[in-house]
Amino acid sequence: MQNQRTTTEWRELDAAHHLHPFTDTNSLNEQGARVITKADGIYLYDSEGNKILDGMAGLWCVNIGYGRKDLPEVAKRQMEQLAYYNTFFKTTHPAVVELSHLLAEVAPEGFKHVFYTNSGSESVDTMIRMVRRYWDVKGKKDKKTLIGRWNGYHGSTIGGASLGGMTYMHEQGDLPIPGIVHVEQPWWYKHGKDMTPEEFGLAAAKWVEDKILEVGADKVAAFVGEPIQGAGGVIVPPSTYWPEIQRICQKYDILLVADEVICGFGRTGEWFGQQVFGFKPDIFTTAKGLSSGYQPIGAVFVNDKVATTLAEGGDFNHGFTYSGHPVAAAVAHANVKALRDEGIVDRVKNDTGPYMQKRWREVFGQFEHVDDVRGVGLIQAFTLVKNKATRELFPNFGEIGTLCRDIFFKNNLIMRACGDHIVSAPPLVISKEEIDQMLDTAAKCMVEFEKQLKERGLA
Ligand SMILES: Cc1ncc(COP(=O)(O)O)c(CNc2cccc(C(=O)O)c2)c1O
Repeated sequence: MQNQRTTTEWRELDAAHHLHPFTDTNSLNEQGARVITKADGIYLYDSEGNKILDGMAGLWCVNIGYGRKDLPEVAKRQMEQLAYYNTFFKTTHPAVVELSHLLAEVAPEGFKHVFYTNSGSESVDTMIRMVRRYWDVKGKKDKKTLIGRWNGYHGSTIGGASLGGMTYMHEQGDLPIPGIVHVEQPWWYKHGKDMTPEEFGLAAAKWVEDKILEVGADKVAAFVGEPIQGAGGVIVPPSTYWPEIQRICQKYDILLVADEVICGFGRTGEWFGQQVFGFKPDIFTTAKGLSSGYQPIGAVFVNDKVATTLAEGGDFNHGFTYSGHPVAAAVAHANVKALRDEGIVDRVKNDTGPYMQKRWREVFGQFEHVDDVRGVGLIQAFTLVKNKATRELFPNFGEIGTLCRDIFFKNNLIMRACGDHIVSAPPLVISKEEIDQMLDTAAKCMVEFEKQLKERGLA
């Protein structure tokens, strides 16, 4: 059991010993970390007894909701039975076999093989190595360049951070690594000018074709994208974008990779985001909803073409100590089985997802400085704008977003500011009544936000 300490004691020990991810340590330690002590359903509880509605499912990952009683039981039994063994040296174990079998059942048609990792970043780095190995085995050793998108997010390892298009990450670590290039993101609101979204989707896809021709198709290995860019601000591409990307990749014999770390396992109402947008990648990366965050685990799904080619190449010299970890695999199996057998994914598609999308547009569409209200399933966003009529954004993109997010936090509602995009991705078990509660609180926060904008002379 956790030691019982006061919030002050937790904070002091945390400040003395714990380096947080993506954090300005000195700034954090001036104010002290928020100490989350327990969680249930869609709610978090902190050490001060506050009840907080988690509109972000942790970090887009707690699809099944907090406080499940079955998953800890599964972990306990597995830990007692076989806490760990590796899957190197021609060994396997029942937990990873059962998970692999289940994943082949829920995956889109043509995906029967998975490779296991411990995170989304490791899934992305695994994919990079698979893609380059694929073309080596094919005898096309110059096809090594991967194309990503600016403001895309693919993790924080050297490969993932390079493939991602977050320039503030590239500056730390001299990234990107060689052989990774980027094209602009399919953000119609900013880049669409006078085009309709459908026209813009084709234009944005053409940026990929232009990049392929610039690099040389004989040197391009793959195009990689999130079906919906998550940490980049829930950029939902026009319907024409992904089918056109698929056509271009086929035309130039380039592998198509979907990064489904956020969009996977029911987030969009489909099992995977690729199914919303009607494209079939060759490889897709997952993590987050695979275990709903109850255990660290990721998985890379490869289609039959890629699986066969990798196998033809003999030893694939890549993997991790914990690839297919028994406890993580057992918990992921129970999680995915529950998402399917309890009808949670189906409910997102047919009930709570459409309800959220309707209410989200009703609530936020009414505010003067909110535009591009968007989303699908249970991933949604809007953009804070200076002038709707001209689609003018605020200067210093991100400052206004932080102001807005902090008002939500003060009201015990977690939403995420990605620049001046406000985004939300609650646990998939959120009920319609809880959606109403969440949006009622959010609406009050937005009234306060617009009041503060005026008081500060920002609008
Ligand atoms: C699409 C995508 N791909 C890869 C990763 C990396 O996963 P790991 O973190 O498990 O290595 C992600 C992760 N996405 C992520 C992770 C942490 C914070 C935030 C945020 O929005 O603030 C988003 C992601 O969203």
